[in-house]
Amino acid sequence: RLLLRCSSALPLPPGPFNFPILGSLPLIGPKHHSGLARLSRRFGPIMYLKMGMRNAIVVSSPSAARIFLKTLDSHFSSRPQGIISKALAYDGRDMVFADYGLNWKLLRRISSLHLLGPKAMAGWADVRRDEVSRMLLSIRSLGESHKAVVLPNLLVRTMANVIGRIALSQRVFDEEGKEAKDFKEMVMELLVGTGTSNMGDLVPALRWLDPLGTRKKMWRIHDRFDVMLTRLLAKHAATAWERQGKPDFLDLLAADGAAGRDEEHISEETIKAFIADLFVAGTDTSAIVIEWAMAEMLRKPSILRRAQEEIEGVVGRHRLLEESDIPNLPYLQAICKETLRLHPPTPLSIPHFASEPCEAGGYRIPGKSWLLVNIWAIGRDADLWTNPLEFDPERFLSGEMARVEPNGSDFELIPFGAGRRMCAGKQMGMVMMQYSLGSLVHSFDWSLQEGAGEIDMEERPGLVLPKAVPLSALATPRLATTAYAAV
Ligand code: HEM
Repeated sequence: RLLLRCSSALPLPPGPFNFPILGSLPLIGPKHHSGLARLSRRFGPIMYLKMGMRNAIVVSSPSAARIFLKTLDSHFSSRPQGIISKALAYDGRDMVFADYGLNWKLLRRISSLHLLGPKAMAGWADVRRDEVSRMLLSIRSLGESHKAVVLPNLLVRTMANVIGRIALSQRVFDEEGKEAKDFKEMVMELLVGTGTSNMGDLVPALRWLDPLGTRKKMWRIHDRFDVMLTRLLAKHAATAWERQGKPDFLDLLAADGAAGRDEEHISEETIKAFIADLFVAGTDTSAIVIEWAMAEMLRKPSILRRAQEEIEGVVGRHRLLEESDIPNLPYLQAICKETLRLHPPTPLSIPHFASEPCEAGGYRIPGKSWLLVNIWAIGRDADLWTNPLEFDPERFLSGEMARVEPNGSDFELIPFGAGRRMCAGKQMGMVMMQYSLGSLVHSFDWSLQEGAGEIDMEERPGLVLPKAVPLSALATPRLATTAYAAV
């Protein structure tokens, strides 16, 4: 209570010059995560600036992140409303972009119970095994015909099929992959054009003028998504009899919603919004981080070899990796943490919002402020990390940082955020990352195509941060043939 009392005598946090209308945007540049990291080195870990005409607090150190995501967590638990919550999330009826309130609490509770919590996750292990095995078979047949594997496309297909099967008992994409590629492009367009870069959200006067066509584009994507979701839901309803006695998540969500109190009623739009959330929040994030890990290892083959040796020591060459092997693979776990440190898929997290003013860290925080947590900057801070730009999994095996876990309590590494809005799919993201990456590394030798040159490590900025150039590589099977056939 004391903390929330806000004295107007307190100063605003330090920050750069704000131009009329555009605020600090011209100083930040097009890559918001790195532009803001540069400014915070000058102005400090709690920074105030205007993104367009919006108040923004940018947080760039573990102790500052702790203040906002732990001490003041309940105060900053909403989301700013903008085109993405309108177009994608059916006007904030989903979980990711919803204001903090009853609908959000209900979705969070039900999804933890039936879909994303540890017990629910254990129940879907066979689905993950089947989809990862199918991915490995696709890669093996590409390898046999000496064709390069475009990793992000395959990974997105795998993630989307896992989510499709556990949420609505449907494989969303077939092995041909054409639809998966279109879907990936749709999700990418959505995530790259939003976040902190949509001018209509930052400068309200531009919303109707829509100078970059973002608004129109978002609604076009909404329509395409809606067609896909309507088709999936219709098929789900038509096959209800097949699931008698073995309900999937959507059956349980509908049942819980129907049994809820009046104010907890789950509408069809909420269902669509939440299924869209799962596909958008759950497919690209996991795929991006695995692609970055593979890119880093292809640049440093000694790390790839050491990971292969570790897995081979536990699994051998006569069977595929299982999720249950992961606790015995500390080097693989360290590679995953190191990738999340250097390449967090959502570099500025997802913006939080506080409508009321408050006091934080000795500063006055104005009302209606966006909160941006620069996860990317914290992961690359030279005061925290030795040789921060070097990909070195070893740092998580011995030394001071070996204790750090990405679970929301060690603020040096918060790729999933922290506090009550922390990633609802953290466990699934972690498991899919460790299991898929471990399987790729164990099952194949990887090399670049002849004449490919250096791997381009450029980032493509947006709400998520994928590789600008999709990673394409040659895979040579390294396990006994029967291991793949045992799918
Ligand atoms: C490596 C993979 C992933 C990473 C790094 C990641 C990261 C994040 C981050 C940073 C947030 C925002 C936290 C905040 O606002 O403080 C978030 C939110 C969310 N994520 Fe993830 N995520 C991943 C995978 C997944 C998966 C697999 C799912 C589900 C299938 C998922 C579902 C969600 C949802 C529903 C939210 C919104 C939570 C809320 O607003 O209450 N994520 N994620």
